[in-house]
Amino acid sequence: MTVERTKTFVLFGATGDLAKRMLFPSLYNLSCEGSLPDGFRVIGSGRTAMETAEFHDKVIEALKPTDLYDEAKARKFADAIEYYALDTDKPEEFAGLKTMIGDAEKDGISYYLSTPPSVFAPVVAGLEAAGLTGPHTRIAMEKPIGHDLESSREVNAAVGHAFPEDQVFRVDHYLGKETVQNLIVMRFGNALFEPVWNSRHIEHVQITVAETVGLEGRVSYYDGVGALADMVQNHMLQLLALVAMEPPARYDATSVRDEKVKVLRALRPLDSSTAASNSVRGQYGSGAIDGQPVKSYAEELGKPSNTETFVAVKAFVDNWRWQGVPFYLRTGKRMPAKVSEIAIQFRQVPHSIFTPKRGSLLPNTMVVGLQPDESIRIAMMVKQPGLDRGGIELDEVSLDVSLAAEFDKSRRRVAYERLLLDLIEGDNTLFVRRDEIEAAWMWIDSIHRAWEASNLPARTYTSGTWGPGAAQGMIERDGASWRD
Ligand SMILES: NC(=O)C1=CN([C@@H]2O[C@H](COP(=O)(O)OP(=O)(O)OC[C@H]3O[C@@H](n4cnc5c(N)ncnc54)[C@H](OP(=O)(O)O)[C@@H]3O)[C@@H](O)[C@H]2O)C=CC1
Ligand SMILES: O=C1O[C@H](COP(=O)(O)O)[C@@H](O)[C@H](O)[C@H]1O
Repeated sequence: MTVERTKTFVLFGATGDLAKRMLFPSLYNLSCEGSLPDGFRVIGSGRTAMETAEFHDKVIEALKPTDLYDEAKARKFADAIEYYALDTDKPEEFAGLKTMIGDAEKDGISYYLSTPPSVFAPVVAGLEAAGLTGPHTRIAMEKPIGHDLESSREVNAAVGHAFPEDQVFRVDHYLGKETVQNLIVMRFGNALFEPVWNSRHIEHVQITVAETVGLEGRVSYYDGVGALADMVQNHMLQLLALVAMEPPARYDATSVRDEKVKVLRALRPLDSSTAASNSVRGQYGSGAIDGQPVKSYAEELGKPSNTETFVAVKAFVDNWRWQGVPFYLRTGKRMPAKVSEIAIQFRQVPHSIFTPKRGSLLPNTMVVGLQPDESIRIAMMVKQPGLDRGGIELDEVSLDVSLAAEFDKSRRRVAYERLLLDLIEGDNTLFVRRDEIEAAWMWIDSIHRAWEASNLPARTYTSGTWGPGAAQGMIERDGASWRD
């Protein structure tokens, strides 16, 4: 029988950016709340050789911005972390890691790969060769898993050689966000929405993930990858799958992921005849964000590039429920605001009985805000108060659920806290299964191929705007518009 809660946590990539910004702060928050198992042990591993004390100081620095920061608690947490320098180019170094780990496997080990993806397979091979894999171990991996279907299969096969699928936890941090989980509860915890959740009542769906940041020192990773692979392949397709999936029979890893993968497999591929009408690529030029001038992507990169920092795609899910309903996906860097939301645009009522004196009858919209506000808002029609002589006065008002206001939480939880705890506790419902990743890549590959075949350019957009004009054109041709 496998252990329920793993007591040892080994973080590869412990000297990296993600560990500093997200993983150590999240582990610290969990430890402050008493959520970690008794005797929980953290081993950090990076390639750089350094004294353990120096590593502890780095961890303390990483914890300072957290809401729960307390000098004594942070010191205690950091000082308990062991550090082991290991370079996967020197597989013999896994022997030292094994010595450090000792017989901890019997109480369960979670490995977390927060390294460049090229290091995933060598780490897994090193762990396997050192006898550090087994039924009480789990492995979590950051994105991206490969850069196309073929390479993702290679990574999955290498990992699968040492870890059966139920011990593999592919991270998509959007699934750790509160409102993303709330989407499941909203859809399947209320009787209200299911009857209208289909092409008969929904005209289109918009999913926007807009960022104000630019390259942020991730030049070597981002250039050549672009927004489609960086954001759509994972986060945005996971959101789409949650919106579009059929009701799972249970809230468990198999049922939920079985339904999501059906949606991903039903995505209609793009080809060279639809690439230009159903997708737009963009790259930010110079401009201003929050009143501050910012450089263009090419200036930040130091050379011209055809990589897209913005993408808009009109997607279709070819099944009975969603036939003919466009899912407009849009993501970009250097946009006017950091905002992620899903908007469900309902159809107009079949027949209007009103001849309004003022205002017009607008179709309902439901907006699920993921960030910065965690909210659910439904725009609906009401009558304006008054005697309404000469015709009724219509107005649109909003039914608002602000999760922050509703649940007076003293702090906003980092998405990684939830995911790390689920990994430690062995619940992979909020992690991505191998077939999901591969189905997503299959669709993304069709777009990359279509772009290549049709030579689709990355159109320049001014930083601080909502992307190239062509993205407006794409949706406006269908009689809709983006919610800016
Ligand atoms: N940073 C972010 O915001 C996000 C990152 N990710 C993903 O998370 C992962 C980590 O990203 P990030 O922290 O930014 O990357 P960094 O480049 O900042 O860190 C990489 C880490 O991997 C270690 N490493 C690199 N090569 C080797 C090797 N051959 N053997 C052993 N260790 C090695 C580095 O050690 P050392 O520094 O000591 O050389 C470092 O600890 C990537 O897969 C990335 O795509 C996903 C979403 C967001
Ligand atoms: O995975 C990634 O996500 C971030 C955006 O995450 P968010 O939680 O801040 O919305 C993005 O900046 C990065 O390019 C991408 O790799």
